[in-house]
Amino acid sequence: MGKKLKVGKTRKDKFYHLAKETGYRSRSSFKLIQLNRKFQFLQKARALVDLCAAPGGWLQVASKFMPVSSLIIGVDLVPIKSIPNVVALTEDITTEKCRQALRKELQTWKVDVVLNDGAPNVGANWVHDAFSQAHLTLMALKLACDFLAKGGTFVTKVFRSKDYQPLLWIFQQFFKKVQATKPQASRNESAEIFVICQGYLAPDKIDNKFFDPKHAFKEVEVQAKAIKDLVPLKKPKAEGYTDGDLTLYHTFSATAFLKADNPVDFLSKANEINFDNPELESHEATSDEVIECCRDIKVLGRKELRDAEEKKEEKKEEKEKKKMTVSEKKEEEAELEEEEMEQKLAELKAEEVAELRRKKKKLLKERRKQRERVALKMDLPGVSIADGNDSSMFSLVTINKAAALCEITKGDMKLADAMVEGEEDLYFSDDGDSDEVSLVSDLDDDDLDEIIEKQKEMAKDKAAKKKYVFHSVSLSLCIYLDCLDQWQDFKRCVFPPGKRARIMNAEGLALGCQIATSKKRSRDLVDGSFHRQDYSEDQCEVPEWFVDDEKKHRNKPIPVTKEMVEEYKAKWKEINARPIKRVAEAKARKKRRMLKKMESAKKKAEAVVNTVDIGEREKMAQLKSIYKKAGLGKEKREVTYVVAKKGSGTKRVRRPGGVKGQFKVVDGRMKKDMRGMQRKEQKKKESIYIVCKRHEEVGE
Ligand SMILES: C[S@@+](CC[C@H](N)C(=O)[O-])C[C@H]1O[C@@H](n2cnc3c(N)ncnc32)[C@H](O)[C@@H]1O
Repeated sequence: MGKKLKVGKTRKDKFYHLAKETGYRSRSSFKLIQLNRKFQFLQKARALVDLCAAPGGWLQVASKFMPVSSLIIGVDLVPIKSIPNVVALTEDITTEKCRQALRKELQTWKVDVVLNDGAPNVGANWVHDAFSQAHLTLMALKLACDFLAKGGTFVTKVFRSKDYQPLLWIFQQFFKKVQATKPQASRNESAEIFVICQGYLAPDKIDNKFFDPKHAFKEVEVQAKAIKDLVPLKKPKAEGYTDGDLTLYHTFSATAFLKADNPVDFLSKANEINFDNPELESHEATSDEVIECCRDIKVLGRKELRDAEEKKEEKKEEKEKKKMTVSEKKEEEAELEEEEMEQKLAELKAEEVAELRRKKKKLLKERRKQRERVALKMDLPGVSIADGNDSSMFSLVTINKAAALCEITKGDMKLADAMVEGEEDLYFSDDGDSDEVSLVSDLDDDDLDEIIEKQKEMAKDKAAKKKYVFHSVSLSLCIYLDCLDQWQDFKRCVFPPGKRARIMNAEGLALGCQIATSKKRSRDLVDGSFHRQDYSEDQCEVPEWFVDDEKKHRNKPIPVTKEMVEEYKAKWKEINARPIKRVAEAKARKKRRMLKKMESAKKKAEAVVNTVDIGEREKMAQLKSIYKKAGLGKEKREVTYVVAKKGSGTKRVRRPGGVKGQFKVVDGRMKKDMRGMQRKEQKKKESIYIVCKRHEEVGE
């Protein structure tokens, strides 16, 4: 046979264990803790009497929650083990002796709280037990009325029996507020309930009949009848006790309750209601609270019933409200979405308008600028050559028709116009390398022939690509002059006949800069082109020697100072010293590759370090090889080469003086050969450099 499970009161529940753990003498302690949490009567109390206090759990709680140095007296039939700051009396609370003992302890003092957790020795039968308990409660009330100060609190346990309501009525005669409650720590199966009577009225005279059970309960019955009389409905049939039914504990079914004519009367007779119909139990109106109340109907007074009814109504209203709020919420969300959409649309519209305005402003600004340029004769009407972005038309590489180029250089402005307006396809390009933008306007016929020849050569040998760079100022000036003669003059002035074309040399740049930076200077330059040195070979039929001589000596000096030329030379040097785009790109690529390698080497190294299977030596070796592969190994040691002395043969050579670190003994002949080769290499480089320089000087 297995061990029988303990049920009901014999079961050791969580409060039992909690009391054991926290050191409270009884699980009842938690009932008082919970009651005090709800009604807060201990914190303000300075004196307290606990009736039926053994073993002293409530006294412990009182001592804990009441202010320090409060007066606490405990009374019980059985002795109470001493508790600090607590007076324990062993008395029967129903006796005069107990009253006197208390008087002795309290002297003239009145207490703020009287507690009663009295439970008579039960077991005879329910009726007897219920009566004893009611009697004990009445005695406790009598003591409370004796010792309570005005406004004091009386907390008592009551068993729900037929005397429960009469007791409540009596409490109400002495206290302002009477509330019944069942704390969580009180077992559901227990018929006990706690009544908290607050605001002791302290009447001058108290009729002792109130404390006489016979009178007290009779009085209440009379009172109850009087209340019933007030109900205008037909008088319920006096039922009395059912024959043979000696118990006071009645259990009814939920169906019987629902069928009852007067539910309130029905409830007053019931102690418990069982859910006989599962549908009823699972009905949405059957809340947990309803089920809990049905287990112990006596906990409910008329007030609770009314409250329950009201709660039900409230819940209904809440549900309806919720339903409303859900639909309202949906509507609100839809509205919000609409608003957001509208806002977004408005924002988009505003952005669009702003963009349009910006564009319009830019266009107007450009037009204004162009008008200004046209007014200053810097532009042709309708065409802006000052547009920095479109340099293609000034590019030699974009001109693909030599004839057109010749026409332009001869000053055919119609063609120039056409070129500008894009009517004629006057552009040609070499390899499409548009980075090197140049201008050809300032070339004479010979130069052009030469350039065309070169273009052909370049097409043949792409490796020998050369970059022709011209200054755009020249062509803009060409259009600006708008006069073939003046153009020819300027051309002769800048590039005297017989000389090779100057392709962006320092002189040309300095001159171009003069023209571009000052209107007056450019005007002066044009004016100055009408001079006595000006001549035309076509017009003058002169001997060849004369032309040659003229070419040599009849040159008008170019109005550019030596310093200016030097300055532009220096600038050119600086530009040439810069790494070209491709070199920079290659360097960046190399750097990226290195970083990538480093990253992967790092990962591999980490993996090696984290490996547990291999030893430190092996790890080091692997790490070395990883870093070596990544090109991150140790830098090569510098080795000094020492020439072996003649006749040293295979002898071990001693470290020569002044040589540090690693050194290597080499053959003298070999060293000489190496030096010779190096010299040869150097000479070759120098000769190439000189050739290049010469080419540069002649403007190739
Ligand atoms: C449930 S216990 C009280 C527990 C107590 N509140 C605590 O927390 O430890 C009920 C007590 O009432 C006491 N009692 C019953 N009849 C009494 C009486 N006539 N006078 C004094 N004490 C009585 C019992 O001796 C018993 O100790």
